[in-house]
Amino acid sequence: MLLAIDCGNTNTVFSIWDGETFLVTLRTSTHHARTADAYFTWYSTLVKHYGIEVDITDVIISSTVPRVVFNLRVFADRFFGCRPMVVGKPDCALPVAPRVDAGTLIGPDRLVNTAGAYARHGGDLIVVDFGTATTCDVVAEDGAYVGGVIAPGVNLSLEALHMAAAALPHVDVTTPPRVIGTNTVDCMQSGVYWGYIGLVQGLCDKIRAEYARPMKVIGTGGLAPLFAQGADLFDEIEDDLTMHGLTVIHDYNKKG
Ligand SMILES: Nc1ncnc2c1ncn2[C@@H]1O[C@H](COP(=O)(O)OP(=O)(O)OP(=O)(O)O)[C@@H](O)[C@H]1O
Ligand SMILES: CC(C)(CO)[C@@H](O)C(=O)NCCC(=O)O
Ligand SMILES: [K+]
Repeated sequence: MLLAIDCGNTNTVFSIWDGETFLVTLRTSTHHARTADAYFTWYSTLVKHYGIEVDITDVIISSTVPRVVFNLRVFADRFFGCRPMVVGKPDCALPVAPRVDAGTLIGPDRLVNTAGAYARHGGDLIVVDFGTATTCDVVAEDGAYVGGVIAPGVNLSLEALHMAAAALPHVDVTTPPRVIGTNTVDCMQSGVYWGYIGLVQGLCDKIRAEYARPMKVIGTGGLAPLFAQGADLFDEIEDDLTMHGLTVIHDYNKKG
């Protein structure tokens, strides 16, 4: 069975794939110093809690944080006796090669989203991922990643306001009651909520105009449903897109 690991700058997600469905999904915060033994203690406790008994034979890792890969490799080797596939490394091929400027190191999460979205929807897509950063990935007709957009993430923007302005509190992202806030918290939430809806809508319109072909927009990341409530941003929302992409890339490499 496959253990797929998606390590973002904020959160690390483990999911067990039995070939047809994800049996369980486990989430922890990302720490570069977490050891292989610490991963296993956390993993085995939760797997036991959920009553899951599986034999992990394969591990695939996508990590936007290069420093965590070492300990995750040790984890895979020590506890499952396997050499993990690491997206972005030369021994892990992509179904379709990206077309970007020479020397660009594209975030593995974006390559994985591209592979997952293409497998489900075919090409001519914009994938919008609300993670630590808010990214758009453009998937060409043939499934290649051909570029995109990196904007600050929603929570990062709220945190930046709080950090930089003495009078602004820490607030969570949510749908504000009105656009015109009548207190500080509502004003901040409005700025971020409606601001990001405008940002995503504006970017998608401009991408479509530049790309000059009809495109479908796929939303992913934990905050996609929240933003979808406020506007018609996405054709589809898929909370498991990155995980799905990991299974696609794993399959592709297994089949040679
Ligand atoms: N209604 C909500 N309000 C606030 N936060 C939310 C809400 N729904 C989901 N989230 C948060 O959104 C985040 C989405 O997780 P996701 O994996 O998409 O990105 P991330 O973990 O923040 O970023 P990265 O993948 O870059 O580490 C989670 O941290 C989750 O706590
Ligand atoms: C943009 C993020 C932080 C989004 O997770 C990640 O994909 C990343 O670190 N990318 C590297 C640069 C790039 O994708 O072009
Ligand atoms: K993510």
